[in-house]
Amino acid sequence: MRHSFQVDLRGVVDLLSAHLYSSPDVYVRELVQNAVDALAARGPEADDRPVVIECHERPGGPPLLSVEDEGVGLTVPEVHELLATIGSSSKRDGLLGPDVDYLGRFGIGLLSCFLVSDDIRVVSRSVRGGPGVSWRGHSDGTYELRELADGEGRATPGTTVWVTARPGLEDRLHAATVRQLVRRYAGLLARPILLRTSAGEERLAGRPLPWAGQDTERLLAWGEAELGERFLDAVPLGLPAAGLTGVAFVLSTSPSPSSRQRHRVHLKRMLLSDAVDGLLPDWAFFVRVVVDTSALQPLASREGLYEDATLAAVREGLGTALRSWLAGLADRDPQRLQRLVRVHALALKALAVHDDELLRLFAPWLPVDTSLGRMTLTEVMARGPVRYAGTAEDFSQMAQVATAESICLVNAGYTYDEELLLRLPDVLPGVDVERVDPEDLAAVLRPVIAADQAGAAALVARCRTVLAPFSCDVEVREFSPASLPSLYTAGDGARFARELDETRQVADSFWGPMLGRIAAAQPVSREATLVLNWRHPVVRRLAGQVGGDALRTAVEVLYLQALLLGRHPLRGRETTLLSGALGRLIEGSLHGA
Ligand SMILES: Nc1ncnc2c1ncn2[C@@H]1O[C@H](COP(=O)(O)OP(=O)(O)OP(=O)(O)O)[C@@H](O)[C@H]1O
Repeated sequence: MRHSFQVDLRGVVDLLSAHLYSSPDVYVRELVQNAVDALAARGPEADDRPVVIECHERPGGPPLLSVEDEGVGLTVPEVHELLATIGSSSKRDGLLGPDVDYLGRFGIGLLSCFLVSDDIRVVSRSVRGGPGVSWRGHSDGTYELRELADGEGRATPGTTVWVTARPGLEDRLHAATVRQLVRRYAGLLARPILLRTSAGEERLAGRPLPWAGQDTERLLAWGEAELGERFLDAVPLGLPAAGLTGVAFVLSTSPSPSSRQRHRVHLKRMLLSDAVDGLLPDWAFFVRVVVDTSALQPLASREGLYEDATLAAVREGLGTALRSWLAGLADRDPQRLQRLVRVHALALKALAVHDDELLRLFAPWLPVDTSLGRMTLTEVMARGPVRYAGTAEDFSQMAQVATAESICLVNAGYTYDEELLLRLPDVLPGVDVERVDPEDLAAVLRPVIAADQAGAAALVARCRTVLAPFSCDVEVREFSPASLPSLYTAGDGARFARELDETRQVADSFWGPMLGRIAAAQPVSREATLVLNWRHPVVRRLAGQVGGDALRTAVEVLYLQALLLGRHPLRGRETTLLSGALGRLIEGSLHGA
């Protein structure tokens, strides 16, 4: 024998209230939705009929709310089948009227009334004839159904739903709350809603979409009033294939790229949620949208969107729309674009990395850090080839000299900067981009003049002996500032060797031997160089008649000073060197005193 599942209504209501809906307030949405669907099913004759909501505040009794429509209504068998069966919906099966675009489909919406009430009454008369019907459902899972006698209940087709507030939740049914909830959930509906309270009758909804045909300033004012935030720009959106219209607001402050914007989505003009995630591509984290669409499917909770191919297509369509708006802005309103680039540089860089067209458009405005201060790429390109340091450490090593030499060096140590710079020649023909490493910097420093070369070469030879134990080469060049006597440059290999050395000195017995083996496997690196500045008087003096001990002390101090200026931590051997050299310096000065 076959049996049917039995459903414990109390359990279902608990499930809805605890897990499906985030708030009991959704009952207003579900009731309005059912009324609108019933009116839609009735066809053109009901086009101008409103939904009527009435708040009945009864002294001494719990507040009562009624929602009334002149829609298709229900017959007695339909009430048995639809109202008394959880999950049964006339809209999904086309029973209520085929070819109508309904808001509901799951057959559970009415149950949400049990979130605020223990007692729901539905009085209906079907447009298809037959007697009127009264159905009374209780939150314990029981219901009563009664055929109405002639003259009882509604005289004309339609439905009225009565909801009595549950003790403790009276405020959810008070006029002020109901007004606010109707505005929130159903404020954009094309069909008017009449709200009757003890204060009188008020017409809500029934207007064109607030963003239709508005200029930017009005959209911005509306966005500020609705979302409580002043935006940088407002972009009208339209995807006819998805029945989507709306507006994208550009945030006036930069959000974290990992943060997700929460979008306000209306489905067929009824609010789905104002915290919908995943409607835009990830890169569009700098906009917040308000849209209305007819093509997307809600989750059963109606608080999120069902992830399907349509949603993926909408996401892509909105991404394309935003991109082409950005592209158009460059021509239309460069000043606005500049403001936008300033606030959202990181997002735009993330975009431009994968998009040649955007890179071509934005490159001129993209801001970068350089040795001469913050500049746009246009300013950098105007100075000749674009030279950049690939890491923040390289930049900090070279910035001092680059600044003094008026070399514009870009710090590409930030996310996306190097990738963008390397792609510049692809989109802007004629632009040269070159990475500069600290060791290359030595090459762009000027060689000493011919007359001084012999003296400089002799000094180099003597200094190399002093610094040989530190795997550091020596060169003599001329560079600015003249007050900087020496410069330590090191490529990646030399830097790695330094770090390894340093770690070995602090590593315990477990790691020590392993680090030793790694060090042994590294070829001896000569990438590190101490560049002495021929313009500095001390360096010149060292090239003269200087005794071996004095020269050693001076070169050691110059080496240590260059390391510290380049922010390289001193290794164990260098710390010993520091105390030794300082000690000798002090002794020497006391001796002379
Ligand atoms: N005001 C109304 N007039 C006519 N029929 C109604 C009305 N309210 C509810 N019904 C009928 O009761 C059924 C169940 O309603 P319910 O709100 O539970 O689900 P639904 O609207 O079909 O789907 P959803 O769960 O997505 O809202 C509806 O499909 C509809 O046939």
